[in-house]
Amino acid sequence: MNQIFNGFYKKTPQERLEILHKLGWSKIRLDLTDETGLEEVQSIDDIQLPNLVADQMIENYVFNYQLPLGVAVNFIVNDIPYSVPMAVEEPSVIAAASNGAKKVGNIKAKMLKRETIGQIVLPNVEKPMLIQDIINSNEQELMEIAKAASENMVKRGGGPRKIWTQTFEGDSGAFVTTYISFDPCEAMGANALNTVLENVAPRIATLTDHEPLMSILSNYATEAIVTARCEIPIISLDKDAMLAEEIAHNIALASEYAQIDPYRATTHNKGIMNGIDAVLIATGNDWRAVEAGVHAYASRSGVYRGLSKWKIDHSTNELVGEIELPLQLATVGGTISVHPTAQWALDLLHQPTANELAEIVASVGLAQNFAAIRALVTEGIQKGHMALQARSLALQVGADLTEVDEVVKKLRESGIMNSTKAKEILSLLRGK
Ligand SMILES: CC(C)(COP(=O)([O-])OP(=O)([O-])OC[C@H]1O[C@@H](n2cnc3c(N)ncnc32)[C@H](O)[C@@H]1OP(=O)([O-])[O-])[C@@H](O)C(=O)NCCC(=O)NCCSC(=O)C[C@@](C)(O)CC(=O)[O-]
Ligand SMILES: NC(=O)C1=CN([C@@H]2O[C@H](COP(=O)(O)OP(=O)(O)OC[C@H]3O[C@@H](n4cnc5c(N)ncnc54)[C@H](OP(=O)(O)O)[C@@H]3O)[C@@H](O)[C@H]2O)C=CC1
Repeated sequence: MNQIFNGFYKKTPQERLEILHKLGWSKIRLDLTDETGLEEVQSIDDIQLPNLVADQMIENYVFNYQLPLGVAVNFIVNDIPYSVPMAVEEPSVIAAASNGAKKVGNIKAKMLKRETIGQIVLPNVEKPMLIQDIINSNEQELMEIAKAASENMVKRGGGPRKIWTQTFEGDSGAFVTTYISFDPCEAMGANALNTVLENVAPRIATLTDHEPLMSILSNYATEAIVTARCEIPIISLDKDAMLAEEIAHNIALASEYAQIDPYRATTHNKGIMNGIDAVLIATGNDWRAVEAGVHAYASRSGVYRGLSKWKIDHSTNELVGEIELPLQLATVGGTISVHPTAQWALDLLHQPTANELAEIVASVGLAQNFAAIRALVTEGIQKGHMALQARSLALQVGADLTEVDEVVKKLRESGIMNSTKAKEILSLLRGK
């Protein structure tokens, strides 16, 4: 673990950037008169989204909504150290990710495969088996149409991989769906695959004499599964060996419970998504797509379950954490290439491939989850979370920047974290 990150959070934003710059992980150097830095040096202004670009990105644009961007430290994924960019509005998320990463150590992550799945749906099918047979027996021709519609992806080594069919019985009758799996290379592949589907659909209509209801990719990304695993020596969980055993045992129990009670599983997974969404936003990825896929995956057994599992390995005396989830991420396409902050974020991650990015993101989810459940089964969430929330509370009740530190200090001393207490402290401070 790089000692340089000890107490990173106690530094000023300028000092943090200087550390990242000196490590060669960030192209931003605040003192642009210094000639000793990297060749490509940017100022913070260079990584803000220009209004003119933003106006091209969405419709009816008026101005930019800003989120704070921070860096979670201490991550080691597949033996490589990372500082992870996170855009998030919630206090304590980045602290928890850094804390979790420091405690879990090297995380071994693997993207098993990376394909996007799309669907062409035929409704009101009277003879579904016959229609499935027609589509299946013309698979070769449909595959050629799909390849022709994604010529550049095919040239890059990606493109359509497989075509298959399935029948679903609905209230209105049978639906026959043609699935196409697609390797989008470094892109997420939504637009690329939708183009393929809309090119294949008319041929299916002609072959089957049925008009497709829709042609669209699925965000249930079961062919883009990532796993991450960490092994924590139980002894490292606390200076007191007995307490360390108890913490490990209780983390394993919390994990078991998240597999059986959907009320708990949902919050368990929210904790995981705290970290994941923040990295997705920072890197310009489609977090709605990932959210939809992840929660569908959490329900794949018919019961909504926790995405991670923690178990004690008695043979090694380790607490072993594992996470498995679908992550169809991208390092190009969408708005990633035009959003300067997303480009900076990818630089900070050493310009990963889409597979590597998914491995980093799954690791963030695992470390984030560890920090949250460790806090839950030890001192409780409020001590760490609310201590950091105090700053938001102070701002919320109208403290100005010269008053925030004092209000936070007094809130922590009082042990009461609510707006009434914060208002009272602020009034006293102002001599009212
Ligand atoms: C809050 C901490 C980190 C304090 O944790 P601590 O034990 O006081 O930390 P520490 O002093 O031992 O420091 C360990 C490392 O944590 C980091 N760290 C420590 N403090 C800071 C800080 N201020 N700012 C930035 N980083 C910080 C930092 O990297 C530090 O290393 P060092 O720099 O000393 O070498 C801990 O209590 C924690 O991890 N809590 C979990 C908080 C959390 O999960 N928040 C998310 C919001 S709650 C929620 O939405 C989800 C949830 C909880 O419901 C999910 C679920 O139920 O499963
Ligand atoms: N349900 C959903 O989730 C939906 C999501 N979306 C949105 O679609 C967007 C993502 O679609 P996607 O198709 O990924 O993005 P794009 O439509 O931007 O397509 C990828 C682009 O990247 C280019 N490219 C350059 N290098 C590479 C490379 N190495 N690998 C792959 N592509 C490369 C491609 O070039 P070339 O043209 O030469 O192939 C193409 O122009 C996101 O904005 C998402 O929000 C849209 C519809 C539905």
